Amino acid sequence: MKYMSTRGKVKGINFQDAVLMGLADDGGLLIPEEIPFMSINEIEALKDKSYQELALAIMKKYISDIGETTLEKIVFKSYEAFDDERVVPVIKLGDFYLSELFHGPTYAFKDVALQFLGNLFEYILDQRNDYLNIIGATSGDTGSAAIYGVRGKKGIKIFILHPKGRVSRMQELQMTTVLDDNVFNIAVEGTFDDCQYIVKEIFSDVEFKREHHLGSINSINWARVLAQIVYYFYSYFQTDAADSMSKVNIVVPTGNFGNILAGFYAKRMGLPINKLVIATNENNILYRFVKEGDYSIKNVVQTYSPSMDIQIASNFERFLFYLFEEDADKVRKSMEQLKVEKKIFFNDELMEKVREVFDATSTSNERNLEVIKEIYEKYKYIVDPHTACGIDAVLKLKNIYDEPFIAMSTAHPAKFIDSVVKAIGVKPEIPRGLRELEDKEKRVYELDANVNLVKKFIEKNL
Ligand SMILES: N[C@@H](CCOP(=O)(O)O)C(=O)O
Repeated sequence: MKYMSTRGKVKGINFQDAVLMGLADDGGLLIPEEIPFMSINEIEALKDKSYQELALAIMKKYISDIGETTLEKIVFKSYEAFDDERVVPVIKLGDFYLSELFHGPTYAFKDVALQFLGNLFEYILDQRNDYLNIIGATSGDTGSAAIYGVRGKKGIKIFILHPKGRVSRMQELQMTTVLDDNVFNIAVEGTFDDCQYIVKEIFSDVEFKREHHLGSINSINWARVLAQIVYYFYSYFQTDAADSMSKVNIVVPTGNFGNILAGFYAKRMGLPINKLVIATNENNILYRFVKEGDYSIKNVVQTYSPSMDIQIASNFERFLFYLFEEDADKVRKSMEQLKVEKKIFFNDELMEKVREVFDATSTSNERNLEVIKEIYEKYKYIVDPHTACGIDAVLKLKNIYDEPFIAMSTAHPAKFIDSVVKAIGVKPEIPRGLRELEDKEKRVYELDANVNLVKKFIEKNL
């Protein structure tokens, strides 16, 4: 499998180079040159595989420059630190399924891909006798998952930018209490969008990127999306729908569009998905897009689900590429339009195509807490505020569609204790990895939201 850029100037590169390149050198995002399609019989044959076996079966369709035995080792190693042997267990709450994606070391769905990416980087760098300086932006969960994915790995340094005061206390502590010499946490005066903008600007300086061997852990990096495709299949196989290989709807709490994009690839690969439902909070650009064709950037507001406090969803560009029938010029022009006019225009014909695949909901802050409460009172089960946005979508849509729903549960509620306590007056059980973080020594650097300042900081610490 070869990879190319959504903006058309980078083509024909292999998987390992795509992983190291992160953001494509023309400013676009790397995607596979084709999406492997599987017949329903082929998909059904994967049904009884373990998570790791399934990951191998799917990933090898996209990776032709790593031998199967090596890939198998990387995959198996990546899921050793999960606290459930199924990696992604699926439970049933009443009439819908909940896919628990938070059983990794930092208790969010990001671990599923970042444990894999950390091991992948280690393998590639070792083969090439090379080193890597990772730059990433986080609205809360990616940061710690990336740090845990690469801490202690030879030849890797990691610089993580988070918006100061806009992540939960637990998310902040998960990052800032990691004191390894190769870890640099930067609290930026601004929003996540500012952090992501800085990271993308730094990667767009191709000279700087090459000179300093910069790499990406955000879902800009194709390997992130690839590893996430697996749990759409695995979650589906754990539902009754898999008995007859019939369709399901899948709800995904979404900020940066990376998680749901993996679902889009799973659907294109043939997985029987009816609708992918984008569950947003009050930062609802993706909801406005699906419902009204309005893709215009507004100011970010702070919500109880901070990981989704995002307006500029970086993976939207990958979706645009397919929406525009693989026309890289149209993608480039639209991204240019977004930069200048802060919006992209979509005609009715395009929106019809969008709505064939996606539906969307938006959950207010107030409703978010209500959902946490409703679920707790009904099932004695505590969900985090991001998952609650997803469950709100299930509750709003389940009478409209015939197919059963799977909601992706993206984080452990203990990462958002304050909001959970506000909703139900009860503290969720704190898992071992999150206990006593407050008492630990912390290290964080503070910088203004300025590309050059961040570049200087990185150069000083290489
Ligand atoms: N919600 C994310 C934002 C970054 O998204 P990514 O999928 O591109 O890493 C976070 O928690 O940091």
